[in-house]
Formats: sequence, structure tokens, C-alpha cells
Amino acid sequence: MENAVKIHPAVDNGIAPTKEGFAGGTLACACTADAVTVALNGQTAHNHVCGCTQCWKPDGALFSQVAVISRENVNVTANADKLQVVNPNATIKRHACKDCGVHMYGRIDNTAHAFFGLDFVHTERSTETGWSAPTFAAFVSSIIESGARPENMGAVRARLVELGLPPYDALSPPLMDALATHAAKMAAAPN
Ligand SMILES: N[C@@H](CCC(=O)N[C@@H](CSCO)C(=O)NCC(=O)O)C(=O)O
Ligand SMILES: [Zn+2]
Ligand SMILES: [Zn+2]
Repeated sequence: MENAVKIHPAVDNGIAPTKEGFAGGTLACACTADAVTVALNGQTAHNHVCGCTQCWKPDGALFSQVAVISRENVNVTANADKLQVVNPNATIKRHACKDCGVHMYGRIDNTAHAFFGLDFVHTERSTETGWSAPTFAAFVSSIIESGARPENMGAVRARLVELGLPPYDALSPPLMDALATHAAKMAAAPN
């Protein structure tokens, strides 16, 4: 029987594998005319599904799928005038197409942030295959903030485990360790 819990279209029917030596590709928004396009010059990293309220989710998806790439490797190649920042108060400034709503890249302006230099991107907006595959689920409990039923969380977490995406209620342990290591360094030498 088909599994009733839908996580995200990029994982629900099997996860496309990472391609060795993958060189990148182009993201496009959902507009049928004058689409915003963003060239990613290289492979992404730390791909994951994210349940937070800020990341862009395709219609009907419980989670977003989001990866990072060095900001130097992100270039808007068409219709940049359609981009606007969704929430200027967020740490990650998500630049979305104002017509279709798709987030094209999220950028951290705070140079003191552990992840400064990395942009957040949704590689499902590209037709190329070979992007880094998602390996975990972040901010799983946060889907409740967007209306998911708390009594379904057991089924959601079980499905994530089945898909090989271990569920966490923050980022994965290695990324949380990286954040904490950075915080410890900043506390020891704030300047
Ligand atoms: N419960 C909150 C959590 C939001 C949150 O902290 N999201 C993370 C992960 S986004 C990609 O993995 C984060 O770093 N947010 C910073 C930002 O969004 O600018 C909620 O669901 O909103
Ligand atoms: Zn658009
Ligand atoms: Zn998120």
C-alpha cells in the first residue's frame, strides 16, 4: 500500500542519488513567463528536509528540501528584479520570486554567523540530476507550527526513518556541533 505520509515530492518516491563530480546547474522559479533563474556553480552540501515555518515548501508538502552552497557560486541569471526578501528579520534572508513565491536562495548577512558564506537553495527547482541527496530531517516538530496534527508526529517520524532521513527537532548533530563550536570560539574571543 502506498504510504499515506507525504514528506516532500523529492523523497516520497525514492531519493535521487548524489552524482560523483556533479558540476551544478540552474534553478528556476515556477513562473511560466519571465522566470527567475539562478545558476549554481558546483555541487551542494548538507541537503536535508526541513520542517521549519520559514523554508519554502512546494504545495502540499509537509517539509521543504534545502541544501547549502558557497555564496560565491550563486548567481541570479534572469529576472532578478522579481526577487524580494520574504522576512527581513530572519537570519537567513530568503529571496523569493514575488510572482510565484518560490524561494530562489537564502543568504546570511551576519558575518559572525557560523554559516556565513553559505546560501540555502532548493535544488528541486533544477532539471539537472545529481545534486547532493538529502540525508536527514531537521526541525521536525516545527511542522506543528504550520498546522500539522501533533497526533500524526509518530507516523511522520516513522516515515522519515523509513526513508533514511533521521528526524531531529533542530539541525543534525554534526551541524549542531558546528554551531556550538563556533559559539564557544566567539565567547572565548568575541572579536
Ligand atoms: N520553530 C522555528 C524554527 C526555525 C529555525 O530555526 N529554522 C532553522 C533552519 S532553516 C534550514 O534548515 C534556521 O536556521 N532558521 C534561521 C532562519 O530561518 O532565518 C520555525 O519553525 O520557524
Ligand atoms: Zn516566479
Ligand atoms: Zn528551515
